[in-house]
Formats: sequence, C-alpha cells, structure tokens
Amino acid sequence: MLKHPERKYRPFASIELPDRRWPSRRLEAAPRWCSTDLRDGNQALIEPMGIERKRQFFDLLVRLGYKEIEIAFPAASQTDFSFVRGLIDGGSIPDDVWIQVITQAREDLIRDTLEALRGAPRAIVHLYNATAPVFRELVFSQGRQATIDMAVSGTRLIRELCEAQPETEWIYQYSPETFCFTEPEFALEICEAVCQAWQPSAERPLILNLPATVEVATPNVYADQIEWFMRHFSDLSHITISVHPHNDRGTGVACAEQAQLAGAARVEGCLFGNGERTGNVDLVTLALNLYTQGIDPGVDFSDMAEVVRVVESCNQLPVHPRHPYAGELVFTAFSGSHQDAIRKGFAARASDPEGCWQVPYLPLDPVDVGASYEAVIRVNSQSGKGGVAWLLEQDHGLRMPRRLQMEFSRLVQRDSDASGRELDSARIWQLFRETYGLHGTPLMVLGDYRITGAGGGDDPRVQCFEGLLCHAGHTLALQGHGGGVLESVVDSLRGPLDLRLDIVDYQEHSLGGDTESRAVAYVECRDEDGNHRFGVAVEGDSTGAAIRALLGAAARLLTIRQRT
Ligand SMILES: CC(=O)SCCNC(=O)CCNC(=O)[C@H](O)C(C)(C)COP(=O)(O)OP(=O)(O)OC[C@H]1O[C@@H](n2cnc3c(N)ncnc32)[C@H](O)[C@@H]1OP(=O)(O)O
Ligand SMILES: CC(C)C(=O)C(=O)O
Repeated sequence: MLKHPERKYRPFASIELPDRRWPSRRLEAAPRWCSTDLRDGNQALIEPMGIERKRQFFDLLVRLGYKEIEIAFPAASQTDFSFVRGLIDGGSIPDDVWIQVITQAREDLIRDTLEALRGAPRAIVHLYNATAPVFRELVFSQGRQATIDMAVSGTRLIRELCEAQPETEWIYQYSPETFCFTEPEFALEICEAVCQAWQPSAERPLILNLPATVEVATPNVYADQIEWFMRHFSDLSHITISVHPHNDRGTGVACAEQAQLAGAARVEGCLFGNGERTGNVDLVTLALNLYTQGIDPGVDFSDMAEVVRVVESCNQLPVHPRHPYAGELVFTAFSGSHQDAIRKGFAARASDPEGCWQVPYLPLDPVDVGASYEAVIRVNSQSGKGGVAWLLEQDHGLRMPRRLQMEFSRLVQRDSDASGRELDSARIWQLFRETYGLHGTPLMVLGDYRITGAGGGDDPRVQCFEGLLCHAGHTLALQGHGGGVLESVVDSLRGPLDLRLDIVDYQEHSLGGDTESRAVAYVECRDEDGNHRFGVAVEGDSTGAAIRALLGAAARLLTIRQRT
C-alpha cells in the first residue's frame, strides 16, 4: 500500500445541508421491499441461475412475503426472457406480487423487454443509465444533455409501449445509475426530465430509484443526498423514492437505514447481501434489524435454515457462519463471560416468559427464526463454568452447585486446552461421569446399609449408620453416628479408613419431572489437609443419593492422600 494514498485517492465530496432532518428521525415502519436477487444478484454469480433455480428462488421470495421482485434482464439472455414468459404464461405470479424487469436505454432492448412482459397482469419496467461524470466521460463519451436525452427517449418509448399493452397494470421505474457520485443538481435535473416524460399519476405511478451503485462515502452522506433530492424535487406526487445500496465500504445496511430516515420509502436489495462485488444491501439483516426494534418487517424469516439452504443452493455461494441473524454461529457463545450472562438471562426469562426479550448478548430470540437453544452455548478452552453448567442442565437436568461448577469446569477447560478442540455435550457428560464415578465401578462401593435412630438416647436427631463398603479389594464394616445421616457416615469413615472429613456443602434435587423421580445429590467435603472435592450420585431415593455422593467425595479425597 502507498505511504501517501492522498496522491492517488480523493475524499468524497459531502453535501451542503446544514438543516438536515434525518438524524433526529426514527424508523417506525417497514419500507416497500424489492428483491433484486434474480437480476442484480444473479448477474454477479459465477454461474448465473438457470430457469429451474430462478423458479426455486422466486417461489422462496413469494413465500417469504416479497411483493416486488426484480426477476430478470429479459433482453439480455434467452434464459431471462424465457423465465419471464414462463411465469406469465404459467399464471404463476400471485395477485399481490409485482414482477420487475430491467433494461438499458436502448431501443432494441426496450422493445424486447416489453415483448417479454406481454400479457403480464402487472409489472414494473425499470430503465437505467449512468449519470456520474466519470461514466459520462469514460463510458458513454457524452455530455449532460445527451445523458438526459438517453433517459428521456427511453422513458418515452416505454410509455408508448406500455400504453399499447393496456391489459397490464404498469409502474415505471427510473434509476440514475451511479446516483451517489453524480452531481446532486444533475441527478435532480435528469429525474425531473424523466418525470416530465412519464407524467406520473395514480394510474401510472413512478419509482425514482437512487442507487449507491458503488458505495463511495459514509452512510450519512448518502442520507444527505436522499434528503437533499427529495427536498428539491418539484412534485413528488405519485412518485416513490427508492434506494438501492451496494456494500463496497461494508456499510450498505447503514446506508439503507439512513436513507429511509431521509425519506426513502422503498429499498432494493438481495438476501444475505449477494450481488456485484461486495454485494447489494442485505434484505435479511434489514428486515430483522426492524424486527428486533419491535417493528413488523412484513417478511417472514421464521425458518431461516430453510432460507439459507435454498439461497445457498440457488446462488451456489455459502452464507457466512457469522452472517447477521442467519449464520451458523450467530447465536453461539463460546466464551465464559458471555455464556454466564446468557445463562442468567435465560434463567430470568424462565420466570417471565412473555416479557420483553432481554437476554444478554442475544439481540434476537433464536426461536423466532427457527433456531433452537441447543447451539447457543458451545464449550471450548475459552469457556467457563456457566457454559458447562448450562449444557449439563439442558441435556441432563443437573443443577450443579456453584462450587461444583467451578471444580468441574477446570477439568473441562484442561481437557479442551489439551486437545485444542471444542468439547461437545456428549464428551462433557462422559468427563462428568468419569470424574464423579457415575459409570463403571466407583472407587467405593456401598453394599447393604441401614440407618437407625440412636436407640432411646436423649437426642432423637442422632442417627446411626451401619454398612458394608468395598474399597481397594477389601470389604469394610462401617459404623458411625452423628447429628444426621451424613454426619453418621462421615463418622463411620474415621475408623477403618482413618479419613477425617468435614461436609462443606450438600444439595439435592429431583431429576426431571417425567419419571419415577430420581434424586441427584451433590456433597462437597474437605479433608484434614484442606483439600476439597465434590461427590455426585443419582439414586432412586434421596438418602441413598446423599450417602453415595458423600462416599464419592471421600474416595476422591482418599486418592489425593494416596498420591502424596
Ligand atoms: C449497475 C447495474 O447492475 S446495471 C445492470 C447491468 N447488468 C448487465 O449488464 C447484465 C446483462 N447485460 C448483458 O447481457 C449485456 O450487457 C447487454 C445484452 C445488455 C448488452 O450487451 P452488448 O450490446 O454486448 O453491450 P455491452 O455488454 O458491451 O455493454 C456496453 C454497452 O452498453 C452501453 N450501455 C451501458 N449501459 C447502458 C444504458 N443504461 N443504456 C444504454 N446503453 C448502455 C455502453 O455504453 C456500451 O455501449 P458501446 O458498446 O456502444 O460502447
Ligand atoms: C441499475 C441500478 C439500480 C443498479 O443495479 C445499480 O446502480 O447498482
């Protein structure tokens, strides 16, 4: 790159509009959407769609609720011409849908275009010519007047041909291509001339589509251009101001939104931002940006996975995993603090499921676009206790005490760090069961046992525990007493195992609501050296679960002692 880019590149000229009004406005309703996937999107594909793929895409757009769909450049190819004819002849255009087709301002192309539309119930004919100085000079070698003449003569011919096909309801659309780097006064002059030639009325509406053909400036400049244009246009009756942003600077969505604040009532774009170079503005993001502000976008992305599937198959281009609202990873948190906040958000929502959506880090409820909560939290070496706890709770119903979460997540972190990979829920569950002896043979196996009262002593709370314990190949007879079941078991471990433990924490809950109600118990113990370990057990009765969880913790502490 150059040390002095200023010698090669010039900053874009801004517009003089000190009393601009758009910055203090808010978006309060959806615009008229026009999908241009089958034209601007299609012309940018490595392999343009054939008739079958176009039809699949058209049907998808109709299902999603798009009412204006630019379906072709019919004079450009036989495929496009036939596709238009196929829809018209097959009666496949729903009554509330307007098909739109584009043409250059060349007589032969215009005639072919209108021929393609013969018999259509309703149609938008879209004419364009580039208006910016660099195009006038380099591409067309023509002055301002010749550029205006081209637009006006094209408009007149279209008007004449439309009048000759009265069975069709017409809308005319004119685009001063390259509007965003055309002198504002000239863009205004050419659009006024087109308007004069078309003579818009209630029966013959006009769309003036002001494209950011190549995005060259910050979105505020585009918004200024739109506001300036609308404030200076002589009469906007029967005229819709439309925008068509591209995304060369990565701000196509911002351009479309700010242009609407400036007064544009219609937006053209493509699903997932397909289109020339860096693409057209993304209609999915625009719609869901409105939705997450509580505004009905008028299009339905309830089954986003299916939309992605069809679009990927038609365009033969992938949708990026981080694409807003749609990518495979956009509802997924790997990092610990994000997972913790999301888990707390879901817990709060459980007590107010109908309330306003307020889950940290998730601007949209994944369920609204057909995603499940499964992918929300995934675990790797960046994850913390919250994520691990979430997965074990979602998939196995465990509500682990906080300190157990901390203990176990350190093991998960170590495992993931060692492999450098994500740990899926099955691997985490396997690690949990291995760590806490929930499968295979535990280190301490409790045989028959019984618990009795103290037998007529003064304190009725005192419990006696007697049982048989298999440990390291030996069967030990345990006997102890204490102020509760767990204390009596702790007491029983002193003699045969010389193990002196304190119980730091004990929690239990039932597992799931569906079954013969199993109980899960979590017991945290501390040994004389200050080591802490949890034991976990799942049993048919809560007392059995508590005792086995305690023995699990004891076995793990014994292992530490044997190692040192
Ligand atoms: C910004 C946009 O996306 S606009 C839409 C662009 N889409 C497409 O181009 C896809 C379909 N296009 C095509 O299939 C072809 O370009 C066709 C059939 C339209 C024309 O093909 P050709 O006649 O071979 O012309 P070519 O493709 O070289 O286009 C350049 C010519 O069109 C002229 N031209 C470009 N835009 C326009 C316009 N809006 N109105 C009139 N003429 C135009 C150029 O000045 C140039 O003319 P020249 O050959 O006399 O110098
Ligand atoms: C023809 C116009 C609308 C266009 O596609 C563009 O300017 O990008």
